Amino acid sequence: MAKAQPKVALGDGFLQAFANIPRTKQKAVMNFVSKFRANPRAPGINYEVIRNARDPNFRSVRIDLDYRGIVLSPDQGNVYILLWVDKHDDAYTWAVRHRCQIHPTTGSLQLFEVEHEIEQRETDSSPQNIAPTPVEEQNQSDQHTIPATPLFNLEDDILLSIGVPQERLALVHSLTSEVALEKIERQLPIEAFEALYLLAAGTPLEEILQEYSLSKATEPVDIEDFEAALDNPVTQRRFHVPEDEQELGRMLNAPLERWRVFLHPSQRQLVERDWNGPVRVLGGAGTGKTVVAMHRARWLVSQPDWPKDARLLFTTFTSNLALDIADNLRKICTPEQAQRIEVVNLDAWVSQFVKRNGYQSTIVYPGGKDRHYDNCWSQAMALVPGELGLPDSFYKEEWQRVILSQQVRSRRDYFAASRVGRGVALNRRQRAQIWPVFEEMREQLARAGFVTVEDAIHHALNLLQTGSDKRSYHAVVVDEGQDFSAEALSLLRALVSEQRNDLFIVGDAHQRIYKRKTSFSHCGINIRGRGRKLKINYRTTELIRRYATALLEDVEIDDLDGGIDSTNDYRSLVLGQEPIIKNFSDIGGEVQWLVQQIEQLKVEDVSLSEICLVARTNRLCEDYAQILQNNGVPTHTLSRQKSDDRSQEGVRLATMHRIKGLEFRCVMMVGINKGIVPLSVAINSSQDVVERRLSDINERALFHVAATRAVRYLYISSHGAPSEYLLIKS
Ligand SMILES: Nc1ncnc2c1ncn2[C@@H]1O[C@H](COP(=O)(O)OP(=O)(O)OP(=O)(O)O)[C@@H](O)[C@H]1O
Repeated sequence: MAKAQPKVALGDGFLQAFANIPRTKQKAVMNFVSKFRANPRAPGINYEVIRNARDPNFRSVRIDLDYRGIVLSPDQGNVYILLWVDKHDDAYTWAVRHRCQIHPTTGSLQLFEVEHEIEQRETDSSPQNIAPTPVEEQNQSDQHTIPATPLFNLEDDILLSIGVPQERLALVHSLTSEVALEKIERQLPIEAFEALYLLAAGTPLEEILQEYSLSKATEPVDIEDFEAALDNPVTQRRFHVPEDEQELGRMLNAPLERWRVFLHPSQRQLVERDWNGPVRVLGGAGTGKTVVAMHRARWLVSQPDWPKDARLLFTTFTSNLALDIADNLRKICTPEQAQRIEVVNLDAWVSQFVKRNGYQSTIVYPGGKDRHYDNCWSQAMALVPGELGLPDSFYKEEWQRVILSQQVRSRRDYFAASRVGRGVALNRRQRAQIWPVFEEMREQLARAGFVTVEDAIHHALNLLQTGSDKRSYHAVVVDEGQDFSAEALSLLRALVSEQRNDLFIVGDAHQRIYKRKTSFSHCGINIRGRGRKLKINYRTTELIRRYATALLEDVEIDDLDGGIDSTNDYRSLVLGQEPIIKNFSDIGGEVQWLVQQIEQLKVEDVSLSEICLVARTNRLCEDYAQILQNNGVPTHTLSRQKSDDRSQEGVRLATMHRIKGLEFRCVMMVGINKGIVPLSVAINSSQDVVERRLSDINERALFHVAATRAVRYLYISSHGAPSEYLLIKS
């Protein structure tokens, strides 16, 4: 009988090791891996048994004169897993220190260090040399302090259910602190370490089992069945079977971009399944919402029943994020899959759509560089009825919150419009007096050939609803769902028929910096039973996350569908260091300190392009750029239209709005002064208490967004009086 096709997988560690070898050697490894994937039993591939290896299934394979690969090659089945690559001796040392086996309870394939077992074995065999094992070491150090209480008071079967290997039970029972847990991280399989970390932080066991797809196996696990283990979602967190040569090429070309292949089980659960209608995925900053949305799009268009010629719309609020997503989708999709996905920010989509349908007007924005919108507004404001004594800010807010958002188009409409949530009450007569201002604004815009984005969206919606343009998509995936207006959400609803897998929306209202709260259900998007949340932060450290969320803790933040969302149910898995917060008497002192920090970071191997200085306004960005340059620090200001090209040298400069969606190893929030953050003109331009409160929430969200872009280091500095936000304790 013909032997089944061999299954070749790559571990995340292999890719990491591959990334670390010199470029000149990578070519040989690539050629080897390609040959190996095609036929791991090819005559030219010699499997050497590794003496001293704790894992009987480890073999070494020769790549060239110097380099060896470490492969898991079990006797049974037809599975080959590339685990590591390194120089001959280093590869062997790695192999001796690790073990890769199937967990008998969870059925996942686990990789972890066995160094401590080796030490133990050595001590066992030489009684005169009694070095303590890590467990003993910890117990010994604990003897000098208070009697140690175990960190986990859990039965063995519970520890086994979260993937702790049998041989690590004693070690886990002996732990008495989170610090001790962090120290043994590498001796545990990743999922067991994370589950213990989350348990220690107070996450309920049930939730962890659910997040990690660790529900009890219905059938007994066969610890020799490596093929079945590769299908386990927990295994897929670290091991991946490339579908074809192209996918293998994509993996090796970007070995450190783990998100491309290794989804966390909680992410995979959202991506690879049919949903019976619209899905809403919440998640704090850095929890992988964009990653999930991209994989969801790829998964949908790669299904065998995806109709020929059908299209998927992937949309976002900001244009830079749409650019990044289009780039990243190309990295995970085949050209055929990529062709089925249209990536465009919604405003641009609307503009193209209405133009194609004969609409001549150009969309203009308040505060736009061209000043078109603001000029029209000034003309309209000439009609303000002075006798009412309402401030100018009132009219702007009324225009945004009532006229545009409810598409009020006549005086009669205005009489009937809802003004719930507006601080100033108006009777019918007053509305009649005010109406001409808004009528004039539309007139001014129309005369100059302009339109607001709200009106253009409304027009697009009309075209679809009246059937004038039957454009539709087979599925719509949305990132930054929190920033879409009600009308925009209704438009998205109209773009795809109500059907299985129709809409997939990710978002986080803690990061809402443009619009006001909306509710999906009011826009015809019914997510009942299909609301989910991502809970692990991959980007920032825990201490940065805590600091960045503290500012929003007492603020009620919505869940995009009329409910409340919280910040205390997501975590980072690396503690990291506290953000550094400094105040200076003047900008000169501040910049001097920044320059010193930049120098220090360079010593720590952080390149200039991995540092981003963030300020509240464009003007401030320009000032800091100038002063840094005067101090000999090259800078590069991020533009609105282009994605950041990290090959360009220089410390990045960006406004808090521009940095949204990006991430940097080091973020320096600068000029966080009183009056600047929150921006006093943003808060005080309104005399309406409700508006002021909402503007303050937007400003807090902006601060939160900026702080959560930091991967490892967060510096916050001010000069003169510091912002009141800096006084809030994390
Ligand atoms: N499965 C994964 N494996 C490795 N890295 C991941 C994974 N998922 C996400 N990440 C990384 O975590 C970081 C945050 O991901 P992403 O931008 O998707 O989060 P987000 O929730 O959209 O963030 P935000 O809302 O703050 O913009 C990125 O660096 C991404 O590559």
